[in-house]
Amino acid sequence: MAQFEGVSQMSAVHPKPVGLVLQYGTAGFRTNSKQLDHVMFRMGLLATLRSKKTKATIGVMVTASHNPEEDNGVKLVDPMGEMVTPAWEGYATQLANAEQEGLLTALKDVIEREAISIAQEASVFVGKDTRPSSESLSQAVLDGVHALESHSKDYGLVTTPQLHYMVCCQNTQGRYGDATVKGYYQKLSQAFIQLTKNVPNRTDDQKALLVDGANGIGALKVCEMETYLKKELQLSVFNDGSSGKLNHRCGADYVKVQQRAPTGVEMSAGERCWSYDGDADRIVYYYSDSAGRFHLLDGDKIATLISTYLKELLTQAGLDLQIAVVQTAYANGSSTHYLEDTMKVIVRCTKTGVKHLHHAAQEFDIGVYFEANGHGTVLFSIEAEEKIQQLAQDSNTNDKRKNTALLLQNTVNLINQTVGDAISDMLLIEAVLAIRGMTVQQWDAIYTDLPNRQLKVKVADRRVIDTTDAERRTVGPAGLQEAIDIPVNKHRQARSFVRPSGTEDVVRVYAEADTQESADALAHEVSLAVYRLAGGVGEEPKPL
Ligand SMILES: CC(=O)N[C@H]1[C@@H](OP(=O)(O)O)O[C@H](CO)[C@@H](O)[C@@H]1O
Ligand SMILES: [Mg+2]
Repeated sequence: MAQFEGVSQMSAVHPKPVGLVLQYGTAGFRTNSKQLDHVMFRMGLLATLRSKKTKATIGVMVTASHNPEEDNGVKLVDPMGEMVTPAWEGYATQLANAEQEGLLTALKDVIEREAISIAQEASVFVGKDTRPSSESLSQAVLDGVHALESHSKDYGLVTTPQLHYMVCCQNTQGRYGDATVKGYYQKLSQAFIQLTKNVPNRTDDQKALLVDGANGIGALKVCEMETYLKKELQLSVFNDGSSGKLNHRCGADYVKVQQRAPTGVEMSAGERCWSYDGDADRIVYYYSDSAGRFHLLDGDKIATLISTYLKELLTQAGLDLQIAVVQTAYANGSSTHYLEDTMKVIVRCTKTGVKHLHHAAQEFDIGVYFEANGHGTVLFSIEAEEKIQQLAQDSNTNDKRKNTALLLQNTVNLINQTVGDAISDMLLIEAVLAIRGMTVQQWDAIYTDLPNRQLKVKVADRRVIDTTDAERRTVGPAGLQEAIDIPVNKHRQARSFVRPSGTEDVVRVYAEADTQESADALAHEVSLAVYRLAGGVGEEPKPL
């Protein structure tokens, strides 16, 4: 067929280095950008097949998020704006690893197994982050899309959640919003302005915020959005990419893991600051107190604030909707206790990776999901949205309930339900703080985090680590879980687990305990166990 000839010709322009093997990981393919040209081309092909299969628009985002600037990556977006379904992650891996001469066979295999009608029209949306390599890599994606004669729309520089949003808007024929960047700004800013307009006495101080853009796409986009916010928020954007390097000593991942403020931000005591990550799908919040102590409000604190707010609104509105919070093993133990024991909401724990949390959150009327690192959002079921809408329109409802329903409605509009979104999450938290008349200190004091530590251990092959129970325990290699249990039992309020990273070639170690010294010691002891029992390479882990 003519289309396959086109694929053959174009694939020769994007050849695969012989023997290179890559895997579709926690959030797509991710590695040094020099190794990715053929992967991008092939993901353009695969997205086209996925589009033919689903008869809907599919998204392809070129980014490596919080990874260093030299890296790049690609993730596929399914029709409702969610991460691509797991079976197709398998196809992605097969296609990426097929040697040059086997590509057509691999492609035809997917077509056959999924019974795809090749004559079906296709449409693919493409976006990219600000990495220097993203330009040519997104062109490689487009080459793949065009080789199979699919329609394409290149959104150019957008945040990951913006691309997810566009895909959802397109496939819901505009019901979710207008599939343009302007439409996105309008929908979110209107919702924010509606939510905050009746808040009494919001001072300029309460509207002022510092933003660390990680020298990435989030900085660009939040600046673009500012005019739509009509001074209801006043942002000072740092690390805007004009001089610094992407994610280098800044951004949400740096702040969360290092538990310190980023470089490049002029932050005085009490000033409130947000950090985005490299593709603006994660966010963390922080401030320094007058004694110079750094306070981090991570994804767990964000989930707690949002679920408290929503639960209160549901009670006020008299709406009987079930609300749950979905976390991963990295959630601070204090947050889980608070949510379960004090707030009495359902808490679920899933494996790391947004796709797992998203899936679990879909099982509830309202599912709030956040990874501790600040990646998350809120999902409302169709029934929940309908009930909220009915109440907002019901002429027999009293004013108070109706106003609450309107607040809920605008809250729904402010949230990007397709995926975690730094800009949307930032606006939501600022609105919630304003509506509840709460300072960041009061929010911070809801519960106290257990001191914790995250470390990385290099091993020869991280796949030897096998986990169970949402990654909270290991079942391989033999003896590792026992070697973790022994030091855990020596510390107070202690918990520790290890898992192979899905985005870096390392094993991650997490530990928490009643003091920072204990958490650090425990993390070190567990790192040593990993090093010794799971084939550590390089130098033995040293105490912190
Ligand atoms: C401990 C941690 O923060 N892990 C991150 C990181 O995954 P790893 O599989 O741990 O490398 O990147 C993922 C993609 O951004 C994110 O979903 C996840 O939470
Ligand atoms: Mg990211």
